[in-house]
Amino acid sequence: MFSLGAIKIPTVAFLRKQLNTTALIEFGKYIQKVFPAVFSTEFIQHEVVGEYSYLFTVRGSDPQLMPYMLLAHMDVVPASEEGWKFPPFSAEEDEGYIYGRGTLDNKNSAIGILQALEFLLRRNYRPRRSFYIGIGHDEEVSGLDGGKQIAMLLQARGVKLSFLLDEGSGILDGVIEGIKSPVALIAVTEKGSLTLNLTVRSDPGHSSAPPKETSIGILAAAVSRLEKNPMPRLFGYGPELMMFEHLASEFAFPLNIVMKNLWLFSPLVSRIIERKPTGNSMVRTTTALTIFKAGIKFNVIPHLASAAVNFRIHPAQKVAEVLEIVKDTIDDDRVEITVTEAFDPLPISPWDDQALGVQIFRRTIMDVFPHVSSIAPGVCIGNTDSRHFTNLTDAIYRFNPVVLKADDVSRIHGWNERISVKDYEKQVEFLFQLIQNSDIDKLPKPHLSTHEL
Ligand SMILES: CCCCCCCC/C=C\CCCCCCCC(=O)N[C@@H](CC(C)C)C(=O)O
Ligand SMILES: [Zn+2]
Ligand SMILES: [Zn+2]
Repeated sequence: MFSLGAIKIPTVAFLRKQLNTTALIEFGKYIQKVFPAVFSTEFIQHEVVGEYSYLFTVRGSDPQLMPYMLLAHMDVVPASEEGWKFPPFSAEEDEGYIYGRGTLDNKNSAIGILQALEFLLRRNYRPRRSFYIGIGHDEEVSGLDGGKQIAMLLQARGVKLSFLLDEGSGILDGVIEGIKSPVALIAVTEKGSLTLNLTVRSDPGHSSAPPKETSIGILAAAVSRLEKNPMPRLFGYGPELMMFEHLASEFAFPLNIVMKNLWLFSPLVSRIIERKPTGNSMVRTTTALTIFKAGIKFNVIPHLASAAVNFRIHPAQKVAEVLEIVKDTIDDDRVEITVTEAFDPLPISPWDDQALGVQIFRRTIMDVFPHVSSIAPGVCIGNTDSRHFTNLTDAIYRFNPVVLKADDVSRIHGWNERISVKDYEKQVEFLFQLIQNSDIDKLPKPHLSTHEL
């Protein structure tokens, strides 16, 4: 059963230096109380990193086996009191669901991992393969003080990982149009990100005698041009090609033929997929206007107008290319463009018969979710703490073992975030199995089944 107390602790991250530190400390105390075996077992070391994050080192019995890592975070995005069926930190249960901020993102993983380990320890289990558990405290505001510090600590200790598993994708049931059965998407990369600040300055003055153009008008026109001119379609140039090829047999005729021949049909397919926001995020670098500020009084022409625009960069593009397109699209020297943050899409993790992590996930998914009809490589459309771990392994995977239905995706960071009791139990079962399945020292034989790889 989900430790409901974890959801009740409002570990909200507003900005990098604006965290609810009281709640973060309480969360640390809470996990010590509810997972006594994890905190007292002789072969498990726990450390607090960056003041609030946790790093667990679980020493396996066979030091020859290269360790792996499970990553999650305890912080959550803010939640308004309105719009929710139940208050976001009440952990209310209703018709088999637990409601609350963090139930999908990402206390389900943080608590789920520790719960699975606690169960194993109570059965006197000791793993053969060592592993690390990282529970970050600031993922929602960059991960620089939590996840990144854990990565740097491990790097300083010379640790190399055989694979790493974080949040960022899931088992999609009815999310991809045309696919009826649930499919597990394990993200092998995540999109890059670029945030720009746009500023326009013009002479202030009385609203009774306005100039032809004001800072607000100039800026509004610039951001509107960005919105009306989406970034180029790149569908088929990144790992989403692999994803749809793997999923081809899930589509009914004639779409299955279309998906098997994306070299020919990708222009057509991308025009269909891009109609929905999640589909559009697979097709191109997305453009999101997120902040717009100007003016202080109805009869004062403001001197300054500013806006923030956030781009999520398609795996086949780089920051520099996006920036060039933005400048060409705005095409107005009065708009000052400054980069607030930028990073390229993450490297693509291996997806082949030699990829230990993939084989272990595949086997565990088939054990725990037998109704899943395909397992395919995907792309994480947001960013995760795992991006700070690229110096420790090239095998980074993003997959939350939870079934997401069409309306669940918008609950993440939205209203009425919830997880069913059954789905949470499945998540713990997955992690319980995964830890044991990771003890193999060589790859399992290819499985004869209809599951895709
Ligand atoms: C053809 C359609 C495929 C659609 C796939 C959609 C799958 C959606 C499934 C899960 C959504 C996962 C959301 C990704 C996690 C993002 C976590 C997050 O919000 N991170 C922040 C980090 C930032 C550095 C503060 C972010 O803004 O990305
Ligand atoms: Zn998250
Ligand atoms: Zn999040």
